Amino acid sequence: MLSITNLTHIYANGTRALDDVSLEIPRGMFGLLGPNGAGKSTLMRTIATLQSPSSGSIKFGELDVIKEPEMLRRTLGYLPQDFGVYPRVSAYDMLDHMAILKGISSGKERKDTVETLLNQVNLWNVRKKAIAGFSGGMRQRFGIAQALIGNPQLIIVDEPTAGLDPEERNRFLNLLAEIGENVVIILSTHIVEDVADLCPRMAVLAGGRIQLEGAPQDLIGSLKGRVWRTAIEKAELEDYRQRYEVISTRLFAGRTLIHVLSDTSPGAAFEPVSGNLEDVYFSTLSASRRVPAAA
Ligand SMILES: Nc1ncnc2c1ncn2[C@@H]1O[C@H](COP(=O)(O)OP(=O)(O)OP(=O)(O)O)[C@@H](O)[C@H]1O
Repeated sequence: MLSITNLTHIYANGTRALDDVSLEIPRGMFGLLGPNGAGKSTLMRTIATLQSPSSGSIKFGELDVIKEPEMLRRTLGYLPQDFGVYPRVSAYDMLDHMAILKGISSGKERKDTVETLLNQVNLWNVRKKAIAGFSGGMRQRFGIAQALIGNPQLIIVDEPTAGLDPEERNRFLNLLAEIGENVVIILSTHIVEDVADLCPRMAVLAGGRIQLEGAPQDLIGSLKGRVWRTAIEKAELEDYRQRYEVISTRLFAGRTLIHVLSDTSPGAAFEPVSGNLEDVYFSTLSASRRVPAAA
């Protein structure tokens, strides 16, 4: 179990990227959803001990993560948003090198580890090719392989499916789901379906604060009977926004489909729809925008 308590991070320029964040994250996949600038990467980097928070605490089991970062790193797998550079080294050699850095000094053990991981992420056939020439999906699978070196108990993946085609995305998410049963995996993303498909628990972060937390099914259940749909002209949208709590809009066959949150029917033109996680997410974001951020 990962326990985050009253975590705040203020950057040198005064940006309050995390504002009193508290979360209990159990074993399994945990989805952290939030829009751009919500503070997700700041939270992920802080848990991964790449930066220290301004205040607050993080515990992984009994381990005090902020006081003993090296201890956490031994049991951490981290897939950052972007590695930045992709070396012209083969996947095999790069993993072998990273395994040395992770402290696997025995050649035999390293060979076993690297071979098992390359098979697990389905890169065995291209193990001798340079990572620089890999597609986005292959790079992400390589990223997972390196994150899994040394059987980590805590795995952090930061926006892993952005830019993947649907097939690669599925393959990647299935891989995560397989490893996710016995360890803590935090999946940070702005893609709602990634969380809906995979995560038994989730939270929404916006403006540096946790806006909502729970099991996706329960959160969807809480919207029952409160989501309404109608089709309007694009030009009418502003007017509808003024009059109703519009939680999402989508173009459909030249019209604009809107979802509105309301305890009772907003009018004859509206039909009830069963809410989904996107409705949960967008209604949470629209509610968070109405609350002024802390100074
Ligand atoms: N090094 C930094 N110095 C100052 N401000 C920063 C720094 N890094 C991030 N921020 C700011 O902190 C806030 C949170 O950024 P963060 O990258 O954690 O969000 P995010 O949810 O990961 O967003 P994205 O999805 O765009 O990556 C933003 O307002 C961002 O501009």
